[in-house]
Amino acid sequence: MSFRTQPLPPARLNRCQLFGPGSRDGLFEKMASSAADVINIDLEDSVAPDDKDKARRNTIAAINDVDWGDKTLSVRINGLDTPFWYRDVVDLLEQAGERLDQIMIPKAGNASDIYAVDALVTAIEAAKGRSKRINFEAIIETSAGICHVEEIAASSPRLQAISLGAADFAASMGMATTGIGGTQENYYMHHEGQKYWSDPWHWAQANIVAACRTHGLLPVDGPFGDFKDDEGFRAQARRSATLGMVGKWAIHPSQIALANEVFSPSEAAVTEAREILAAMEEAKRSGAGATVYKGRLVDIASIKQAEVIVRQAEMIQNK
Ligand SMILES: CC(=O)SCCNC(=O)CCNC(=O)[C@H](O)C(C)(C)COP(=O)(O)OP(=O)(O)OC[C@H]1O[C@@H](n2cnc3c(N)ncnc32)[C@H](O)[C@@H]1OP(=O)(O)O
Ligand SMILES: O=CC(=O)O
Ligand SMILES: [Mg+2]
Repeated sequence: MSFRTQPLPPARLNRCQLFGPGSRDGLFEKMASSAADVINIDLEDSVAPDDKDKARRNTIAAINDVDWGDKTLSVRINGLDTPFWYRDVVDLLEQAGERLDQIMIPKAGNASDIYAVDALVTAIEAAKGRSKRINFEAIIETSAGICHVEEIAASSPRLQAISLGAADFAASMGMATTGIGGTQENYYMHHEGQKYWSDPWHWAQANIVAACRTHGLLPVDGPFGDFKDDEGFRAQARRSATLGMVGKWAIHPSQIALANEVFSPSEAAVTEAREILAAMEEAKRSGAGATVYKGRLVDIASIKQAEVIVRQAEMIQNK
């Protein structure tokens, strides 16, 4: 065990991140009045190249004019491999007001990508006298990104969250699919005439969770493309939550309630977590480090597990 204690991630809800293209200004009020914890206005892949300038203008106007309530407000800029990203950063930082919370950096390939955006943002913040520091979130969605996920997670004090971008990730890895997240028909084991589907996103997710937890960031599951498939979304989200992710993107309003449901601990889970904490208090009073709760072992590690659930429940209660 390292002598360094594991840092806690930012204490804010991130159960659902709702995306909408910056070119569709008709969606902004609907996004603002949704039940998503985080709003991501997109300047990147949902915006056609000819619409980039318009999307940027719409986005700046929306940041300044729309009432975003208590949501975390984030804008996804274009990738560092495009001619658009620097203008996104300059215009956002020079023209958008203090309501902007976060910039999302797509296709992060290494720590230098984050450093480059950090340098530009830092210079503009100082030049313009912006009083609120802009935070970052990054997307791991390339082979380089997953190879360097730990250095990316450690790259900047601005960084708060990392998402897995299943669509670009699949493309970059050369995966034989056009699906965005979820079960992949051909990713199965075969035993005695039966197919057993496996999860091709699991290892990338687990790497992201480990890097995020090491550096005190929020690990988030990205898009699930088939927005008519509620059960598919639920299954993907439940696997992500079980692995340690705190939330998931919604690319359609129909996915918001599903994400909120999966990433909010149930009443039964919260009750059980509180009972485990009480059982461990009792054990400590009698000098024991372990005890039995409902027929199973609980010990000092169980306190930390239960605290994860109680902390999430308290954030939801205090929202
Ligand atoms: C791989 C990636 O990078 S994913 C991230 C980038 N992608 C995105 O941002 C895409 C976000 N989603 C969208 O653009 C749209 O939801 C689409 C294109 C998928 C579907 O759009 P539509 O055909 O308009 O959807 P649909 O007709 O089902 O919409 C139903 C209602 O929800 C609204 N709506 C649709 N998308 C959104 C959204 N993202 N946020 C808020 N409201 C929305 C529609 O305006 C419509 O409202 P109404 O009932 O008042 O008329
Ligand atoms: O940006 C998201 C993705 O899945 O690609
Ligand atoms: Mg992408």
